[in-house]
Amino acid sequence: MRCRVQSWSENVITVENLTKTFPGSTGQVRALDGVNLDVAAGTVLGVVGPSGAGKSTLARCVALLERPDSGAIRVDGTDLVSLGGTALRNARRQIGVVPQGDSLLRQRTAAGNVALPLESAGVPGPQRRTRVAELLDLVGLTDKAGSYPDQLSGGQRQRIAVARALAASPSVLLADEPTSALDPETTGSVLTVLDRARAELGVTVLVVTHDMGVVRKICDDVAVLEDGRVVEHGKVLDLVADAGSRTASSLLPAVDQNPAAEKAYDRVADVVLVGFAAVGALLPEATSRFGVDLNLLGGGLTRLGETPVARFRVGLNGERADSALEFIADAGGAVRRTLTGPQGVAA
Ligand SMILES: Nc1ncnc2c1ncn2[C@@H]1O[C@H](COP(=O)(O)OP(=O)(O)OP(=O)(O)O)[C@@H](O)[C@H]1O
Repeated sequence: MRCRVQSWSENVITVENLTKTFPGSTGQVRALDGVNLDVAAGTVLGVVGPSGAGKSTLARCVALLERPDSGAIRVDGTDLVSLGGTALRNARRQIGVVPQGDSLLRQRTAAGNVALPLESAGVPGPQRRTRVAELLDLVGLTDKAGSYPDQLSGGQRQRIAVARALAASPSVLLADEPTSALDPETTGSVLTVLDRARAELGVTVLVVTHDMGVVRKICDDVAVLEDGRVVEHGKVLDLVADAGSRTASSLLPAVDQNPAAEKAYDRVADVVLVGFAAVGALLPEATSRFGVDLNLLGGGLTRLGETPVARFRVGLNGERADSALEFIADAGGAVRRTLTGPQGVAA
């Protein structure tokens, strides 16, 4: 399991009924349309959805870089929308932002970029240097302190942008498409840094992405936006157990249809198993306990973060096939029958 630094129940970010419209060429564009969202302390939330769904607008509203038309955005319990002046500036320090695209100052070194928010906050030189060194260590770029952005790779620049966003010790980190335009290996190094920020600093992370691979690797929770609305929101490991969810269809191994093979079985079901114990032991145990013949007809194994997850299409023969499926469901597997066979097993 991933390290949770703070309590699960405490929500660091609460978004209530958020709406935001922009003037468009053919009328008002409703970028956010009654968005509600909770982000628990010390977790990583992935905000996903098609282009134009409102992901960046949501992130920008949470950082109050954009003012919503209505609704509340509570960060650590304070409604940012109601604040102004000094109170808003102070509240904003709780939110570190990794903007979309290349955001480093070209004329400053990596260390100089990381130091910027500390200079703005008036942190004295010696403390600033200590903090910058800590952050460069966190993102694995101590040896690049004196390099200029043009001397760094795209992934290294993004890691410096993350270090800069963390400089003022925020409780929330917002990252807008931090891995777009990066190759898979470089993407991995940026995601590792976001994961370390959560695990080692206890920061709550909201990451906007079009890449479900980001959700697969580091997100505890996911919110799917479409046309400015949240159409799916929850823990990734809960949503994958729901066969009808978008998250399951994006993250689980596909199951090929093979009606000819399935005809040979009394029962056919799709089974989702989450965690080492379930993936390793549940199907063999069901087989031996109920004396059924159980075969894997499709699907496969994957990993979500550190957790192994399987989706298999299984075929069962035997008098107690239904009991075996019930046993798997009772033990925590998500079971969805796809066919009731004609071979005389009671439904
Ligand atoms: N400053 C703006 N002025 C006018 N319209 C805007 C502005 N910002 C966003 N929009 C519109 O609001 C809608 C949501 O945009 P947003 O950038 O939040 O979506 P997104 O999901 O982040 O898309 P992408 O994945 O392409 O970045 C889109 O129709 C967009 O054109």
